[in-house]
Amino acid sequence: MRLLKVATCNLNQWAMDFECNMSNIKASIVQAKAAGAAIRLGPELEVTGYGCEDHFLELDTELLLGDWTNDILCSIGMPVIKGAERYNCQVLCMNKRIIMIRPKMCLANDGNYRELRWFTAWKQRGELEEFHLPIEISEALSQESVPFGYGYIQFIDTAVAAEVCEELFSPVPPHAELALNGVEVFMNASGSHHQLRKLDIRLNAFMGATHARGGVYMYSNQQGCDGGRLYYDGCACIVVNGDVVAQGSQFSLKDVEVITSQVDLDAVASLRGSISSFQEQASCKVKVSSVYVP
Ligand SMILES: NC(=O)CC[C@H](N)C(=O)O
Repeated sequence: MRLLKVATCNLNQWAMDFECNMSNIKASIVQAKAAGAAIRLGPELEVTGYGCEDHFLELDTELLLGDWTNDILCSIGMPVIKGAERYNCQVLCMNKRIIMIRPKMCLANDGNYRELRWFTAWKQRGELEEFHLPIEISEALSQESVPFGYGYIQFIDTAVAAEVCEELFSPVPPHAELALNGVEVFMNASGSHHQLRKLDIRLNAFMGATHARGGVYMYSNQQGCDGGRLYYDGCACIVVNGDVVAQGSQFSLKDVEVITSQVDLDAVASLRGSISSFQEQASCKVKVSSVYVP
């Protein structure tokens, strides 16, 4: 058995309230570690809050130093400027290092969403690029650069990838080809507002993503209002091979709610091994880049 404990959360982040957001992020990491989790996933743009609107055009941020990421992979949502473009990213950190930065590839830009006003979508699907960290970060971490782009993290015993909110709902979601590349754990960071019946759509998407191809699907969402006109309804969730194994609350008043689950990755391998069409497509997959973490 390959047992893995994973943690995801609902966080009540506020646009521009860096202090409060940082304290919620820290509290969720502490709770995830206390539960013995090896992965902690937070919501989309959790450092700034999702609904910053034109404040995304400003350049403030926070630096999280210390042993927060010791022995735990943390997926942290924040904007990142690369060259001249601003991306909506998941920064994947572990043991005081940034392992990779995964920019969102399919922005939410319909209904209430206007992400294209502040961000550009990452469209390169080839090799990961080298991103030189800003000087204050590279000095603090003693790390000069980090792989940036579409890819996954290959550990000795499993592979893990980010899929950012809207990407799951897009016509060709990344998890399909990532699964064929051997990714077993998907981390979906979201900033998804409440709409009647939307939870049903979300759950069906998580279950559908992992029912026919196996996998552990982690979902994290913002919770509450963040200063704009939208209400985000949490509902962090963990799904394994099409079954919901843990679910957070929907209309909670808590600032931080962490849910965890111990999952058996062999159940994912076993399901994949039993689906002939999965095996056939995996044998001629389009290769996705990865970062190896021993
Ligand atoms: N932030 C997003 O990408 C939102 C996407 C999606 N339409 C949702 O509401 O969940």
